[in-house]
Amino acid sequence: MDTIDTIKEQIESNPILLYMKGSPNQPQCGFSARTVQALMQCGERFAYVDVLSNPDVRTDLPKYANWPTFPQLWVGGELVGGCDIVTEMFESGELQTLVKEAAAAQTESE
Ligand SMILES: N[C@@H](CCC(=O)N[C@@H](CS)C(=O)NCC(=O)O)C(=O)O
Ligand code: FES
Repeated sequence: MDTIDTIKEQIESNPILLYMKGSPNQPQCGFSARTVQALMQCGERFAYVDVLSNPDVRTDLPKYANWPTFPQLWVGGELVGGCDIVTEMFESGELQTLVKEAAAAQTESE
């Protein structure tokens, strides 16, 4: 499977998905750390891909997403944004709503 197919599958099969540097417990960059903090505070399960251990994804996702940097939060198959956007949405309360709706939609479809 080529990398773009892998990326598509990851995005389609995980309603809340964070592409980040490092892991939620050991982020390897401040931008990823801040983003994962906000996401964890929403209290829902989420998937993640460490782009440092997946260099092909690190190379190809920015082209596919038309978004140059990491982290990238994807919810419901759509790119939400990076650290700045996620932080703003967390502070306004929008992130919690978005993430909870995505998690609820997932539970219904199971
Ligand atoms: N303003 C960005 C900051 C993220 C950023 O600048 N990421 C850089 C450094 S970690 C990046 O991903 N560069 C491309 C790369 O490392 O592959 C955001 O809101 O997410
Ligand atoms: S790894 Fe250097 S700024 Fe993210």
